[in-house]
Amino acid sequence: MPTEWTPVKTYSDIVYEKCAEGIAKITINRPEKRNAFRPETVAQLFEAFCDAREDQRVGVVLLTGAGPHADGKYAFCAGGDQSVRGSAGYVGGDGVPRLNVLDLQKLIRSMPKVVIALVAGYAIGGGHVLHLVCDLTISADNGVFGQVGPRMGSFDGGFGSSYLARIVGQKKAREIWFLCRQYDAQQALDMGLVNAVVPVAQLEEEGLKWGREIMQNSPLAIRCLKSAFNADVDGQSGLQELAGNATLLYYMSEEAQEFHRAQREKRPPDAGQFPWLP
Ligand SMILES: CC(C)(COP(=O)(O)OP(=O)(O)OC[C@H]1O[C@@H](n2cnc3c(N)ncnc32)[C@H](O)[C@@H]1OP(=O)(O)O)[C@@H](O)C(=O)NCCC(=O)NCCSC(=O)CCC(=O)c1ccccc1C(=O)O
Repeated sequence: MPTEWTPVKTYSDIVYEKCAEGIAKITINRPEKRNAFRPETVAQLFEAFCDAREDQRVGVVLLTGAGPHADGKYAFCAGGDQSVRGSAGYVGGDGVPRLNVLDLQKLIRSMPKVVIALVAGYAIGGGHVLHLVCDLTISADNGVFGQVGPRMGSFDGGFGSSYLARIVGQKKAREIWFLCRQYDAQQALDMGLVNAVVPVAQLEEEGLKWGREIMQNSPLAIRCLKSAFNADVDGQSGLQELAGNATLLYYMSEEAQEFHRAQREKRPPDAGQFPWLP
């Protein structure tokens, strides 16, 4: 039975849907621009990801690009829309220049849900960084990966370079940025940049299969694991995420609830009932 997707809200630049199995799907919908993002695209992606983060039924988010375009080509995302790039960032309909994709990268990395990039065709420039910051990437056999900044006047010195180096190693990351080559899906798999490669017609089904498997597992365990993986590379903000989960688990304990109740009831807490575990 094909999965039934229910639209959440209508947007100009993205399609946002959910299915009954706790999986959300966010599709960048600008195929005529190889799904390049403008400020409005990023704002809409941010809103959809926030909704998925808040929805307690959702455990997995699939991020993908609409396609193929009329010319038959596929794209996950070709990065920032160069036709609206001004001297201080990408200029939206409101005339304000922004680099708001950085907020989106942080949200994808920190939200306590599993984000899976489904890449068909080009994942280039800022579009490559978008798949990179997702927890997992499944590529179609036509996936094309690469950075272009030094060829066209841009660079991502944040997750786009340092996190890339954590994933593929320093030498390979420098090669990717300094030479601006394109890599096919098999090369991406070989360097650990993607988790799996499947025929393009099976991309969504494979993403759903992985999503369904994840949905069988413990939400709290996966939440803590995601923040632990981030803590290893994200410095103090990574520790903040991990520690936030420790606080969440503590709040959920009988012990924290007794101490909270005691404060509210203006009485001493019954500390004796709680063990000092070894
Ligand atoms: C992706 C390509 C390799 C595909 O090539 P091809 O299949 O031959 O297609 P084309 O004929 O080139 O393109 C078809 C059509 O799409 C338009 N298009 C493609 N990409 C873009 C784009 N990025 N912006 C705008 N338009 C795009 C193209 O113009 C064609 O339209 P026509 O009307 O027919 O002309 C190839 O398309 C390609 O190389 N694209 C450009 C890739 C690129 O330069 N991307 C931007 C890199 S910089 C970036 O992503 C910003 C990073 C970022 O956001 C950031 C990071 C860190 C800190 C700050 C920031 C920040 O916010 O700036």
